Amino acid sequence: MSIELMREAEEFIKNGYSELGKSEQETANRIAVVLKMISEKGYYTHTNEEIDYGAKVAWRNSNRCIGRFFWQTLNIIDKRNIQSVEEMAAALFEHIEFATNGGKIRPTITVFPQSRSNSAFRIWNHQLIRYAGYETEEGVIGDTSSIQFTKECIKLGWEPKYGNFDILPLVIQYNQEEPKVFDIPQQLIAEVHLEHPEYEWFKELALKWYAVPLISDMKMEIGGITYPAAPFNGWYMGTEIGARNLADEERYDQLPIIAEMMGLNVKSHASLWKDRALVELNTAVLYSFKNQGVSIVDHHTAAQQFKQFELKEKDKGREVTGDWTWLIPSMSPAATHIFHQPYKNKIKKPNYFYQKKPY
Ligand code: HEM
Ligand SMILES: N/C(=N/c1cccc(CO[C@@H]2CCNC2)c1)c1cccs1
Repeated sequence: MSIELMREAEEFIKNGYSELGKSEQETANRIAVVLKMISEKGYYTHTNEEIDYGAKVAWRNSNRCIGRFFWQTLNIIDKRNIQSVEEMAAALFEHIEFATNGGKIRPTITVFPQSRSNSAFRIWNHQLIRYAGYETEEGVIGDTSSIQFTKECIKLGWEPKYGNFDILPLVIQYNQEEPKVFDIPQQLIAEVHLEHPEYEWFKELALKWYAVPLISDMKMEIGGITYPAAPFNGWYMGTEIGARNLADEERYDQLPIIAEMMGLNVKSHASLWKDRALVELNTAVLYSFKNQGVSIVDHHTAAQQFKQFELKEKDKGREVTGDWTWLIPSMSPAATHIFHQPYKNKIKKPNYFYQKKPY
């Protein structure tokens, strides 16, 4: 309903132009142009500056993100002019290469065309780079989180390899057309092989993880306009890989084997064998990423950076909102300040949101 769009647009321009230090006159002029366009066409187009500011503030408003200290350093790649899924695939390869940057990861977002009443581009992947998951009679292979999407890829003609670390293809759809499948050139994929600073046997586990976490299934909302394809990346916090992806029983379930190799008493919970195995797996993750020159942050440093973010926001007169249940790290949460203070989970816009799955 364009009344709602007009309200959101006016609020975004007012807040944004004032934060950007623009004059009342320039703000009023822009609002008039935007409202006129909405009344004539039912939508409006953001300027480059509005997109840049909107994407950064959407990150600043992401209540579940512990990494928000760096919100102003977001790199924006404007691909609102692409016209085919093939162009989109090429742009996604560019994003992966630019963001990876030889390991010195650059937080980046690529903005694809805004949704219109009759058209939208969608990326089916949850993350651009992710491992396949397979359910077989003998049990699960690979990343169980990917089982459903892997099935879709196979339905669309992708050749399964039934390995534990098979990189999935890109699946891109225009409107209701048949989605297209694109293999990512393997030279674009940076991965870190896991080793431990003391345990020589750790590398025998043949564990690895991809370098760049690149969320591609959320929509970005700015001033009432929706961008259904706006993939963004940061760098990993070590616990995401070491305390969840490789540790969860229903994911790669590595704690029992690590504890066995460490000679721990896995028969008694009270030996805290799971906790000891967790510490060493997370030590290996942080050590390997650093050793192989790939950006990563430990959860203590990340919490400290988040504290700086809180102080800076207060200094700017903005209240910091957050989702405590996600902000606390999945390992030693009470060893960070976050655990010991409350956060209001008030939803501010611009922001990133979940959207209906396209499959
Ligand atoms: C620069 C390094 C960054 C780090 C270390 C970081 C860290 C994290 C972590 C650990 C989570 C929780 C993920 C989970 O528990 O599964 C998270 C959530 C989130 N982050 Fe960040 N982040 C970073 C950059 C970014 C960027 C660049 C954006 C967007 C422009 C962003 C937007 C979000 C959003 C929207 C969520 C919530 C996702 C959901 O609700 O599923 N983050 N972040
Ligand atoms: N380090 C990161 N971690 C995540 C950030 C957002 C989402 C996720 C994955 O969320 C999944 C859905 C719920 N937990 C896993 C991971 C980043 C990804 C993109 C920019 S930073």
